[in-house]
Amino acid sequence: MRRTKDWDAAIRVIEKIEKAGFEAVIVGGAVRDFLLDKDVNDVDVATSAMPDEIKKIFHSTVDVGIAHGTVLVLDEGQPIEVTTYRTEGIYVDFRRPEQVTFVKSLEKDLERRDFTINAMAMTKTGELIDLYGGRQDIENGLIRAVGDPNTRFREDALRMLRAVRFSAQLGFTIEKNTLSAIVQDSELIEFIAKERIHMELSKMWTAKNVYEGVNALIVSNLANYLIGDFKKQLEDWRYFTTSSSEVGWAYLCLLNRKILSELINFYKLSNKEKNFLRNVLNAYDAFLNRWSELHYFQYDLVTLEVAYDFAVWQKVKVPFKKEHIAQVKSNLPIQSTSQLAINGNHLKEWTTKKGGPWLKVALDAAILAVLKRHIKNDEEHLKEWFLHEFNDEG
Ligand SMILES: Nc1ccn([C@@H]2O[C@H](COP(=O)(O)OP(=O)(O)OP(=O)(O)O)[C@@H](O)[C@H]2O)c(=O)n1
Repeated sequence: MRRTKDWDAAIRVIEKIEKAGFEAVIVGGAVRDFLLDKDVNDVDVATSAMPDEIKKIFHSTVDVGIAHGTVLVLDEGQPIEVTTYRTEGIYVDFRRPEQVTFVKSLEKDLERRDFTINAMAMTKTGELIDLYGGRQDIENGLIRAVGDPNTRFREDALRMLRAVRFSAQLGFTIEKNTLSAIVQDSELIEFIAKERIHMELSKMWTAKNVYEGVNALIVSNLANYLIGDFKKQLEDWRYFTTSSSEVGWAYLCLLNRKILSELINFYKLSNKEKNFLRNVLNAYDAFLNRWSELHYFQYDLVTLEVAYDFAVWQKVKVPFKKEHIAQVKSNLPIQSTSQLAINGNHLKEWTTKKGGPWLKVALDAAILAVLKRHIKNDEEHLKEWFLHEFNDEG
């Protein structure tokens, strides 16, 4: 691992806490990612100090989750979350528990964590504290619950989906007993807030092995309590990779078009995700009838490429290679409305007509004429064209 700014800031935070007479270590995902030789960006610190004590040690802190023992320390340049050793509060229903119990030892804190790979700690000198065989499980590519899996999932049922997500991100297998416990407890996922489910699946879409995740949803029985047919075109997910979770949501929706509004509501898709989805759907439908210059102009490259890729999934005969899309798009005479040599003010100057909806109609017509290379994109030619086409009309 290259030493990241976050890691260095966490070490400085630990030094200060230790100087004040308390214990502090790096915990959770940061240690896992360190052992996986990944860059670590979110470095969490666990400590024996109580939140009040942390606030005395550092000048600049934010109470981000004081009831859960978490204080955000800002002193060291990078914000670092510092959490007092604690046990897990139980997610009884959709809400996070209001209170958790603070404990004295790191051992107890690690014991309540979800998976062995996430239940390790590291001291500031790099000594690994690994009480549950996390390092071995990383070597063997296994996601294994700490202690009794059912207990872990009943503390927080989202962990079942986290297991699925980690299997997609890391390409790891969910260990046998852990998987059986998920199958047994799968229905508990219904008690989890949809926003949390949304976050996990969003992480799954951008994972390296999306297929592993989708398959794990099926074998773990979790898919039965979610919306969407995850078995549909299961094998095709093997070739799916994206750096944007919106693309994953768009695929799930495209595969389940008959229940589109149910999906959107269930997973609480954001406006941005919905817009992207709507564009992909329209671009895909348009693709089936051949894209015109206007489509290449109207949709951004990602939208067009996703629509194209999905057409390939649907075994639609594609008349050109994917690279062609970027070529056509970059060769368009204009890339955006702002590049048109004229705007509404020009049109108003050239006519005695008052402003109104006709302005947009005329500008759209001008864009189309320029895109189709019927007119040059300069003021003179556009004026001539406009006076000929529009000025006489009512
Ligand atoms: N439902 C959860 C969520 C988190 N954790 C513990 O809290 C740590 C930090 O959680 P979080 O930041 O949500 O996830 P990471 O494991 O760091 O992974 P990522 O950053 O990839 O989400 C985890 O490593 C794990 O030890 C847990 O036990 N149960």
